[in-house]
Amino acid sequence: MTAICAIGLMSGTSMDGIDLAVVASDGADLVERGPAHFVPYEAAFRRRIEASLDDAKSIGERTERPGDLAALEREITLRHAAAVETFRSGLTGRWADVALIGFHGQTVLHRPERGLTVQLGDGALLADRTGLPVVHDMRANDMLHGGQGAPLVPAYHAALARSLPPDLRATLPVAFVNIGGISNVTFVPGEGDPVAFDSGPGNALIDQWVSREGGLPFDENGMIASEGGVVQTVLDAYLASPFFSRPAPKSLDRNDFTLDKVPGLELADGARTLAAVSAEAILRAAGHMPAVPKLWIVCGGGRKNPHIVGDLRRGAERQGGLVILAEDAGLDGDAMEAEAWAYLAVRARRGLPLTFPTTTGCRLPVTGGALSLPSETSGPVER
Ligand SMILES: Nc1ncnc2c1ncn2[C@@H]1O[C@H](COP(=O)(O)OP(=O)(O)OP(=O)(O)O)[C@@H](O)[C@H]1O
Ligand SMILES: CC(=O)N[C@H]1[C@@H]2OC[C@@H](O2)[C@@H](O)[C@@H]1O[C@H](C)C(=O)O
Repeated sequence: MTAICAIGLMSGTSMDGIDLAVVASDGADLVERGPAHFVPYEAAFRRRIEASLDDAKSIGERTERPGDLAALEREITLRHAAAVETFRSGLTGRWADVALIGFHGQTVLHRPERGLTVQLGDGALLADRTGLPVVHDMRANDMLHGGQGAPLVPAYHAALARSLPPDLRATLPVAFVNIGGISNVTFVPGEGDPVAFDSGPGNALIDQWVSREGGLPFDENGMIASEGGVVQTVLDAYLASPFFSRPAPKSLDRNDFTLDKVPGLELADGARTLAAVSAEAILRAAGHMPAVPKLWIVCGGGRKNPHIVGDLRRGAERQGGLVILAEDAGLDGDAMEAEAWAYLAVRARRGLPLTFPTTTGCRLPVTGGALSLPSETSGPVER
């Protein structure tokens, strides 16, 4: 099979902006990673998305768009189209030969127990604006087949693991951990399908805490937490959630964990304690894997918080594991999810499975995604 050059687009649960990356892949083991780019959302737009989560709570059918959601979906899509145009204009050589887009959209509701997951993103509009075929809505078919609809990145983690440098490949099984708004883990065994699930809150609670108490978007490099200490009773209260003892498959909505357990803490103690919650949640995940991982590869924005990574490192060492950052494995910890959506789009076009019983609980390995082609009269259009 020949490689297809695809752009992946991710606007994650942190709601901090749009990650873009270009990947050339055959949808199987061939993965060549190209340039990446990030377009941040300004604070007011992030607040608008956050507010829309309340509108989304009343959704019964996944096509409903109450309140601000219809207007927001169009705006998010147009921002993605503009981001693609900017990104493409800087691509050269083989990377300029983009033939496909993988579009995640913005999750505003995720209720796997009701078979409901909603990502704002108009694939047809994006195809028209960019002039490229767009694969979108990649979670729905998994749910139709009994899956959680998340996480979807494990197929890509497995492909990356197969192409790790020989010294790291020798340490299989490895675990990838993505510390985004929510954290998810993928256990890649030497043989067979990956095992994956959401592991708990990542940065979302920290972001909400420092925003509410300190007016800041996030705890940059853990500087606020550096002034504080872990409040054990609060850490224990979070870890008492039945979510952590529940076996996989499992996935989370951004609002499943809230700030309800940190009342009255100092700003710094709250930030430090929530970093510990994030790390401990990941360590608890090891108990639901087929074996304790020898190597953890950390990606996502949370790897820039030294308290999360430090706690994780110390805990993993106690379990006999080693923690490295994606960059230590020659990977890009910021672009990985966007790369994954490019890879998954190629897999979808090839009819290959996006998810497996061991990653989402679907009844059988299933492909997914809807394909939108640009209409004949359209092409790249100015905003
Ligand atoms: N320098 C930094 N120091 C500390 N935290 C950071 C830093 N940079 C980013 N972050 C955190 O990472 C978050 C963004 O992470 P990321 O882009 O991986 O999340 P996401 O893709 O939106 O989420 P998800 O994976 O849940 O969909 C920010 O909201 C912030 O909390
Ligand atoms: C429903 C949804 O958007 N879930 C996200 C979220 O953010 C992290 C975690 O929860 C993961 O399950 C998923 O994203 C990643 C990229 C995934 O599907 O693999």
